[in-house]
Amino acid sequence: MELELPSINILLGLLFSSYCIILLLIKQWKTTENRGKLLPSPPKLPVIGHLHLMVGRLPQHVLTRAAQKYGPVMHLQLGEIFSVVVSSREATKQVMKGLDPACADRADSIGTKIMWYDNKDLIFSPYNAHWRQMRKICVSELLNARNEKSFGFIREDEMSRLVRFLRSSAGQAVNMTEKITATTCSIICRAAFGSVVRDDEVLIGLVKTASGMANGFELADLFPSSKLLNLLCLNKYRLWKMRRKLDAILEGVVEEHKLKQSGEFGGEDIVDVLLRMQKNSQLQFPITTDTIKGFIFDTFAAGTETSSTTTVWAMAELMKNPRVMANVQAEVREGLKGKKSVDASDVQQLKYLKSVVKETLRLHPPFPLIPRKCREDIEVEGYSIPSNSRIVINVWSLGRDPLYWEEPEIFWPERFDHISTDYVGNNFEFIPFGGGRRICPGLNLGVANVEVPLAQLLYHFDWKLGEPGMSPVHMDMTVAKGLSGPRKTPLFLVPSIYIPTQP
Ligand code: HEM
Repeated sequence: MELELPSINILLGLLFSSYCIILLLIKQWKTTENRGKLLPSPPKLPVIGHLHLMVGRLPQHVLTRAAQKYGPVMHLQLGEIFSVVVSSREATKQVMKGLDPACADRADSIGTKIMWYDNKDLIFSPYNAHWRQMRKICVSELLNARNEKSFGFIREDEMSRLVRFLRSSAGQAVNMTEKITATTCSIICRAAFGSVVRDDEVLIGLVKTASGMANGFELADLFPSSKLLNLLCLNKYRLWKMRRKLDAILEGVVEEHKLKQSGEFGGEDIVDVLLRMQKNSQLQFPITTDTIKGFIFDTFAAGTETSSTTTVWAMAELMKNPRVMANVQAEVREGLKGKKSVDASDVQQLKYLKSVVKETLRLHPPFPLIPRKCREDIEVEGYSIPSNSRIVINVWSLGRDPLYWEEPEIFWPERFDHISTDYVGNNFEFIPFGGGRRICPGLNLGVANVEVPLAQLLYHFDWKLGEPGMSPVHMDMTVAKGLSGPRKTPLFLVPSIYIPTQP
């Protein structure tokens, strides 16, 4: 019997498909053989994956609860994005130490690309030669010992302004969230721009909105292959509007600095340094004006919300825990007695105050989730993770895990008396400043901007809650949405002036 032409085509088609299927099966078999354990994961929905789990709740809470069920290395499919959430000390150590630099990339987003000048800044730069150059400039030229000293003078000046204001407001309820944020903002502005910028409130607003929109949860971020969603992403247009506003402010700052160096106390401010570096022809990558603007926005974004949120949380926890408040005030008042001014070196011997700040950062890390991306296939705790996966390190749950902390929900600074935990990223259950190559370069400045203002607030004033009749146990400690985990409600407190007893 002769086969007709269509039958031959069908037969050939069948043979070809079988060949392809066999090839695919062999490939899959080989990959599974080379792969480690399969990543655990909650049940997911078609197309959106696990996105529904994140709706309306704080991501750090959702991820902590899921990790309790599915383990400390867990896969989440966020739209098209393959993500892995890491929540144990051992897994974090692997990601930040053993697998550094494979995990030193940042996950970018439409928000970071627009607001941080195509990721030409430092925070969102991919891990590459440009990042290395920027990081070197940041550590050796911007946040060096000389500049930290001049930042100290600025801090002292701004704090005496705040203390004067609080003295004049004694007996009245003051919105401490607002006051502490404004003071930290002025310190950072003067350090970065040489003066308090006229538009600092606009800048604070832009940082808040931009960081909220830069978390990679825009539809265009979650479904990058969809041109339609990219086009329909209305927030993209909102972001561009914000970028134009930001650009106008930063352009003004850069132009002013081109005309006149404006660092205070004999130093250069951060813009002066970057403009000087721009003239350096030896650099591998010329510094463009966009790089300068991106870095200024980094400094403002990373330096203000983080320290002010921590100081506000510290004051709130102290109000809620009168025993700790009494202890820390006794130490501060003894240690700073007779001092005309207070700076970072003065608070070094205040061990209990330092533990109060650590305990605050354990419970309220300003970056509850650290976003990274792996640039190659990696294995964490025996699980295979494909390259380009988004890695989310859950700092919040590490700080509250009963495996590492006794009574983790209790604000108990004494826990740091007997353990040598510090900030430099070697204790992977406590990483408020991150770890590995991308650890926060502003660590010293950030800690000083919390410890010194806190010491002064505790030295000069006694404090009562702003709402008459409210008891500390009933204080609202709810966390608001936002990158730095701020308090949901502003902290209103009533200062009364402390007059030191004469020796
Ligand atoms: C309480 C204060 C602060 C906290 C808790 C904090 C925390 C962090 C964290 C968790 C990271 C990510 C680290 C990682 O990926 O492992 C980071 C990065 C960064 N921080 Fe901070 N920070 C603070 C203050 C500051 C200050 C004052 C500055 C500078 C003025 C600063 C500048 C930066 C920069 C530029 C990066 C990006 C570094 C890179 O990707 O290479 N931070 N910070």
